[in-house]
Amino acid sequence: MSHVAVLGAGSWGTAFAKVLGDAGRDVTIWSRREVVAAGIRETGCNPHYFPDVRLPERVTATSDAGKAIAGAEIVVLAVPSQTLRGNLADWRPFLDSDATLVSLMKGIELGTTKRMSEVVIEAAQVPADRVVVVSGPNLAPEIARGQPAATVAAGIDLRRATLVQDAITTPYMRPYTNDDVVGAELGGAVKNVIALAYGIAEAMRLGDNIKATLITRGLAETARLGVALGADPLTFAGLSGLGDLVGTCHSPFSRNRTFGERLGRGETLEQAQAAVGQTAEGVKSCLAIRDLARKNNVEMPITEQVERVCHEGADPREALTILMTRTTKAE
Ligand SMILES: NC(=O)C1=CN([C@@H]2O[C@H](COP(=O)(O)OP(=O)(O)OC[C@H]3O[C@@H](n4cnc5c(N)ncnc54)[C@H](OP(=O)(O)O)[C@@H]3O)[C@@H](O)[C@H]2O)C=CC1
Ligand SMILES: O=C(CO)COP(=O)(O)O
Repeated sequence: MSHVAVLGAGSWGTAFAKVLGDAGRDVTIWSRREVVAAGIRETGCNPHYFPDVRLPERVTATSDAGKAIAGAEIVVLAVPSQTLRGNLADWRPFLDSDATLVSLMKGIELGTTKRMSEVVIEAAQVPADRVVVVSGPNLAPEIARGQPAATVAAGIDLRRATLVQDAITTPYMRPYTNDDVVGAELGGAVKNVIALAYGIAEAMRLGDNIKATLITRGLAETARLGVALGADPLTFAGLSGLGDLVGTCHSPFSRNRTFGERLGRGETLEQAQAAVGQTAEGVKSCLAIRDLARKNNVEMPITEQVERVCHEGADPREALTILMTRTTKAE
């Protein structure tokens, strides 16, 4: 069996490599920092993200992308959404003509408003059937510690989606296949924006009713956009929709929720960014999702207000008033 390359040695890339290793795959993680790659090789742990989690012996690391990718049957992409296009430009010369490309990112590209699989198809110059999206309620710190989880491997080529499903099936990870790539990606990207709103509400102690409302109406606006873009509405009731939205909003591990809590406590965007450190995709994606919604004449009131709080300096209390005093309507 040929090996798997995981490009990106952050929180999810590392946990995902562990799942692959536990499922019996030989894995090479690529890190942009040699110190991280060397740390993984020498200690068997990722010292910068999960110093207390031992990776399977089948997992190694390098800072040489060509070495990681060479001969890989599956190439997993685990970098921030906004750097992916540039990263792929560097990696394209190494990509095998038949490798399955797995996207772990949960974001929408700024400027182009493209989903991550669209960015992969364009930047890696591969046909759409080679891309599989993995998305679900998958908080990396839990998965790295072997706590049970389920996810979705979505691809238009069922053979490749099943290949990925098999490669990540372990006693603690149960993956399902799905052919709705658009739905899976939108569920993953928009839930980060709703988690920011949830975190703000949490910090402002607005109560459980409004948090439940943010989840429910957040899912409604996610599905509205998804259906406008061709997704199956039922996907939003699944793991990559409701599942991920609930998991992220409830989890203290969520970087997006934590970021929202900081904004809700009155921190500036820069202060929250410095404190959270890791990728909180919703902060940038809220801009791209708002633009995508406007382009498609889809109303996304929560996303609009999250964007105002994050990027226009709006007071969260004023954003709440705007949401609560919108014209009443049927559910
Ligand atoms: N963490 C989670 O629980 C989950 C995350 N995801 C998604 O996975 C994606 C990756 O997230 P995650 O691993 O958590 O993020 P992290 O912030 O933990 O890690 C990001 C990784 O990308 C690297 N990186 C940062 N900038 C660049 C760049 N310009 N070029 C190349 N590599 C870069 C980082 O390197 P360095 O360490 O050197 O900064 C690090 O290895 C996101 O889209 C996220 O939404 C999806 C499901 C679960
Ligand atoms: O996508 C995730 C869980 O499914 C991780 O969420 P955060 O990026 O908010 O930590």
